[in-house]
Amino acid sequence: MIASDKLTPPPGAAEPVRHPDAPAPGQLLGPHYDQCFGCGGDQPHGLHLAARAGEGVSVTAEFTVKAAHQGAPGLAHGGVLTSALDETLGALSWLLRTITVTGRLETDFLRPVPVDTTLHLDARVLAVAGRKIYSTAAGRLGAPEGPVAVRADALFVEVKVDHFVRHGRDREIQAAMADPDQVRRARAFEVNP
Ligand SMILES: CCCCCCCCCC(=O)SCCNC(=O)CCNC(=O)[C@H](O)C(C)(C)COP(=O)(O)OP(=O)(O)OC[C@H]1O[C@@H](n2cnc3c(N)ncnc32)[C@H](O)[C@@H]1OP(=O)(O)O
Repeated sequence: MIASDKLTPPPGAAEPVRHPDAPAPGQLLGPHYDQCFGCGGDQPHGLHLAARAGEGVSVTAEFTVKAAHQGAPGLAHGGVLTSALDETLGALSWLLRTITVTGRLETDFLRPVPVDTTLHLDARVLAVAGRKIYSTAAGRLGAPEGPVAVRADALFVEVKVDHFVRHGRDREIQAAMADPDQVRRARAFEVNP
């Protein structure tokens, strides 16, 4: 399986650099936003995915497929699995200390994923070219060394915090800016030199 041209790092792309203040390997990263569909603890409809910092510029995460995530009887919906990959890839931002959003995401579905399965995900940054972050992720069935069920290649694009202020619905932006925990999480990314 080969990523499309848009997901192939251009000549001259740099090796990713782990930020000196990145969370230590093994550290639980916690949600970047409590209402996030992927990781938010206060999001009743969410995946409640929990990610940890890995070595280098990598993360691991776990996501257990619930009955609410079905597409076919007893099997996870493909879009939900893509969301889990997207969130895991997004968590790489904590290692770079850069705010990023998904620009492009290509998913391969290799095996069906039954309800109640815990998907063990891992993601790493492959290369960086200016604002463009090239990364890859996989989700394995039942164990960190289990068979690969889904994988993805992605291009994330660095943005400033204004991106969310400019585009987000006012009600949620005002609530986030009034929440000291949320402001602290956003600031953690702004110290990037
Ligand atoms: C707090 C940190 C943790 C965050 C975790 C989040 C986890 C979940 C992640 C998500 O789901 S984020 C939500 C889904 N994504 C979005 O809503 C992004 C919507 N798209 C945009 O806002 C803009 O299109 C984007 C910021 C991605 C880019 O717009 P810009 O005007 O800033 O930049 P531009 O269009 O010039 O693109 C910058 C470079 O990226 C390239 N690019 C952008 N989109 C691309 C694409 N889709 N495919 C290929 N290349 C792309 C583009 O060609 C260009 O390359 P060059 O610098 O070489 O010219």
